[in-house]
Amino acid sequence: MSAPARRRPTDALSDDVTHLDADSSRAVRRRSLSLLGGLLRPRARMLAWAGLLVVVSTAGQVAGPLLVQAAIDTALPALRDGDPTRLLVVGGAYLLAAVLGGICAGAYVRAAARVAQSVLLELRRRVFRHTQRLSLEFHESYTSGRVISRQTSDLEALRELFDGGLTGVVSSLMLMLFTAGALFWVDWRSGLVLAVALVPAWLLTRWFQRKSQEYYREQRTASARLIVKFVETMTGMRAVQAFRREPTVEADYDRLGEQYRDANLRIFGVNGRYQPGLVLIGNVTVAAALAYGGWRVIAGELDVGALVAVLLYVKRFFQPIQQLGMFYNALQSAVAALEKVSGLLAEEPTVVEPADPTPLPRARGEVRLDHVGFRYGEGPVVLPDLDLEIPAGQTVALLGSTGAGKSTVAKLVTRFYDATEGRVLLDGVDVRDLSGTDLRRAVVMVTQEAYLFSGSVRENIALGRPDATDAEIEAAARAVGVHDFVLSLPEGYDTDVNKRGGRVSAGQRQLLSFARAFLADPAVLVLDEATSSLDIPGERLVQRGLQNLLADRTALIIAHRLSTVEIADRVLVMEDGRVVEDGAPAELAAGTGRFAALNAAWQDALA
Ligand SMILES: Nc1ncnc2c1ncn2[C@@H]1O[C@H](COP(=O)(O)OP(=O)(O)OP(=O)(O)O)[C@@H](O)[C@H]1O
Repeated sequence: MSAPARRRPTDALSDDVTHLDADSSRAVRRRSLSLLGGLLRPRARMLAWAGLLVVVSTAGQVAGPLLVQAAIDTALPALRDGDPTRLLVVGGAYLLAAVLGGICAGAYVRAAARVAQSVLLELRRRVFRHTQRLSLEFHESYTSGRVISRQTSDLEALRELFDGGLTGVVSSLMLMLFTAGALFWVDWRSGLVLAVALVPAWLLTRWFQRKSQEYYREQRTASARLIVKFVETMTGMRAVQAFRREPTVEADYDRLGEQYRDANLRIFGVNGRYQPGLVLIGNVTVAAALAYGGWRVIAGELDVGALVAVLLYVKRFFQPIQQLGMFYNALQSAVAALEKVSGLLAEEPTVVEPADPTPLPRARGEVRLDHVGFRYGEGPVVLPDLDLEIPAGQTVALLGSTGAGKSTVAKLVTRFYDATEGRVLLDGVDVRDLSGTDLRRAVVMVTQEAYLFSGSVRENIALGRPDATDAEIEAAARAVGVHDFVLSLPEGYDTDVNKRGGRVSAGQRQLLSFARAFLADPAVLVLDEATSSLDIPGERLVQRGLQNLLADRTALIIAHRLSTVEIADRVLVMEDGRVVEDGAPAELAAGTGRFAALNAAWQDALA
């Protein structure tokens, strides 16, 4: 099977870019629209119902001035002639239009909200699921703060649009359309006055659109940066406090906060010019329509009722534009958010499952790196050409200076990344041809941080094999020597690891993650040993746990302790992505290479 074309993650994102060229801008818009279309399509019926309701409610509202015209020009003269029926009919119709318009407007708001909320729920789910599905390559380059801001502030902007804005935009547009139609119907000459006024209103709106689009992109980027900084500082609080980074971090945060404020101020700046500009155009148009219409009334070309209707329509026409201007902000913010969310959803996992996997129900655990070359994305070559064979059941300690490529080898064997060149084989099968289930069953990675999820100790161990019985969980804990510790916790296996009393030390955390791996019972274990030093009894405990965990499975350990190297069958020393020493620990220790030097230093430290 050929490897899929490698692609930098975040290609699909125009994340920190506020000025896009025309083509990218169009592509981003197309991507957002297709996402929106995909979300709305299954809700087409509900949407059509909302559309019908908004049409009826707008018709009800627009009928008002026409009925006023009828009242002034025909019903009142008829009443003067002693016939009240016309006025009663017109009055009744006015009341009916108002009541119907009101009821439909209410129903429209509810229907639109139902559609909007279900779209938002779906989007929220998609963002979460998709982010989980993406490969480690993505998560290592797309900071968690950015993912968080997609899930929080961007979806919030969409919620704001849907909750208020969008319903308003649709009904406002509809109202303008109907009002203009009615105006032309009552008196087309006044309609032309309105048409002329639309030219400056259009130009002003275009200007506003362009400016605010740019400023809203800036605002969203600034807000994402602020969140990233916050999350980064909070998650790295230990490092911040340990290295007295508070003043620098504070200064950075202040600067980002100020950038966010400035971005918001710029938005208010364009708003502050757009809104009064529209009010001015609206008022001048009403004055022009009054002057022109009044003159024609005097000339006997226009009825008074018609003039009243014309003025009411012209005035009403500009009201929704102002409203539109306001909604336009929410729209801009939401469009920018949708662009980012759709960018995230367009990201594809770089490590893909094979369409037709080779089954491997029970792996023996033979690992082979067949002339593996690797680089992160377009970065420098990390592993030039690694050829390595690890027979089933062998315990290999991986040593080497920092940046030598040890973790990279671990990430390739566990298939968190795919090799750029060559193949990684498990029992002779390319790991790219294995299903995710078979691969994860066969190869388990225990990481340095030994992450514990909120929940009980039992649940945390059971992550290794969710269908395990309580007895099996306890047996795993016993095997790695953490059972007695768990029993000493306030609620034993039911203790919540994040609650008071459930706090565990680094060594205990390691042991719990060993129990988790033991329960999973993989053929190959990849272990990044914790660098944090433990006290001697703690280290001995972890070492004993590790020995039981290793049993007769294949193990690749990024070793940081002499005691670990001592239990290994084989030591590999790496330098610049190459294996420079390879042999049994005793054999290498007797030589003159790097391991011999390191071993001597370790022995001295213990003496
Ligand atoms: N996600 C990544 N993206 C880009 N480059 C990376 C990434 N992870 C590691 N590298 C680079 O790859 C090289 C090898 O890194 P690796 O983490 O494998 O080293 P290591 O031997 O495990 O080091 P350490 O003992 O410090 O963990 C380094 O030069 C590092 O800068």
